[in-house]
Parts: sequence; C-alpha cells; structure tokens
Amino acid sequence: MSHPMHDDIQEVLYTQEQIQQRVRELGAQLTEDYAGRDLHLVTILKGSLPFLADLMRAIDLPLTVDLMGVSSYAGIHSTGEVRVTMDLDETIEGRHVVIVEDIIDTGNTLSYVLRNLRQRAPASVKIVTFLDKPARRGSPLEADYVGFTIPDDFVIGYGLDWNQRYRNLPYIGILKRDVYAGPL
Ligand SMILES: O=P(O)(O)OC[C@H]1O[C@H](OP(=O)(O)OP(=O)(O)O)[C@H](O)[C@@H]1O
Ligand code: HPA
Repeated sequence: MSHPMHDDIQEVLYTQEQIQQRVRELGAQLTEDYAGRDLHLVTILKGSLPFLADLMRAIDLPLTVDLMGVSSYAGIHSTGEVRVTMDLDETIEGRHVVIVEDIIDTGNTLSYVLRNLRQRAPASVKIVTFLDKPARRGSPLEADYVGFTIPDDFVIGYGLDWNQRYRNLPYIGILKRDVYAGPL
C-alpha cells in the first residue's frame, strides 16, 4: 500500500544506501584530515540531526559535539532573517570547529553562523554540508566538504523539511510542486 508521505515525492534523488555510502566517505575524509587534533562538531538544528548522527559515527577520532538552533525558512522561502533558537552549550574559543549542515541553499544561514562563530575566536572553522545547491547562492560561500551537489529543486527527507514535515523520510527526494504551490 502506498503512503501519503511518499506520494508527495516527485523523484528520489538519493536512496538510503547512496546516502550511507557518501556519509562513510565524508567520515573517512574527516578522520584523515583531523587526525591528531581535537575535533569539535557544531551542528545547525534541526535539519542536520540525521546527518550528524551518521557522520559522527563514521569519524574514527576522539571528538565532541555541540548544537546550535538556527532557523530562517517559511515553507519553501528563505525569509532572509536568521533566528537563533538555541545557542551553543560550550565555548569554541581555541577549538577546531567543523560546522555540520544539511544543506547550503541561498547561503544566508551559514553566512550568519560563520560571522557569529568567528567572533568567538575558534582555532579553525570548516564546513561540511551534506547537500549543496549552488544555483541560489546570494553571496559566494563554499563548503570544505560536500556530500552531493544538487539542482535547484526543493528537496526533503534525511532531516530536511517542508513546513517541519518529511524530516523522517530515509531518502532525499524532490517535493512535488503541487504540495507547496497549492491548486492552480
Ligand atoms: O542556505 P539557506 O538558504 O539559508 O538554507 C539552508 C538552511 O535552511 C534550512 O534550515 P531551516 O531554516 O529550514 O531550519 P531547520 O533546519 O530547523 O529546518 C537548512 O537546514 C539550512 O540550515
Ligand atoms: O531545498 C530545501 N529543502 C528543505 N529545506 C531547505 N532549506 C533550504 N533549502 C531547502
């Protein structure tokens, strides 16, 4: 029997297996690059939670994790106004920070987060994003580690939402236009 949640998907972009494979590769790369350093993962809630959970277990190093709540989307639109809903628990001063993001789209969220974190004097800051959608970038912003580069479609699943829903889809899919555009 089909399920309404899956019926809202136009196309599956990455299956659960493809996601797991790519996350393992990213974890191996970070393990190599951060060997000998204390790695501190700063995760941007809420969309990045599944990615964090998988990525941290793919990194074979001692590491620490903190969470920062940041939100700026209403439906499929970036409001351009970035809201901090929860601050970090620990100081990042003098630490080697890797920001863990699910997607970079316009770049508004991460530009804000980078400015915010750099003021706290970390030893270094790098970015890992599972998805990169360069077509909509407002200002130049590049991640140091990218899972997949995707076309200009609104995607959901593996943490990514539309109006807080679909985060629990185990794959990444393109949301059908009529779900968010409504009846014409
Ligand atoms: O590059 P941008 O255009 O800023 O888009 C990327 C951001 O948008 C989403 O967050 P959202 O504001 O939807 O919050 P959420 O993670 O809680 O869903 C996503 O998780 C990224 O943080
Ligand atoms: O394509 C997207 N899907 C879900 N959330 C997002 N936030 C920015 N872009 C997206």
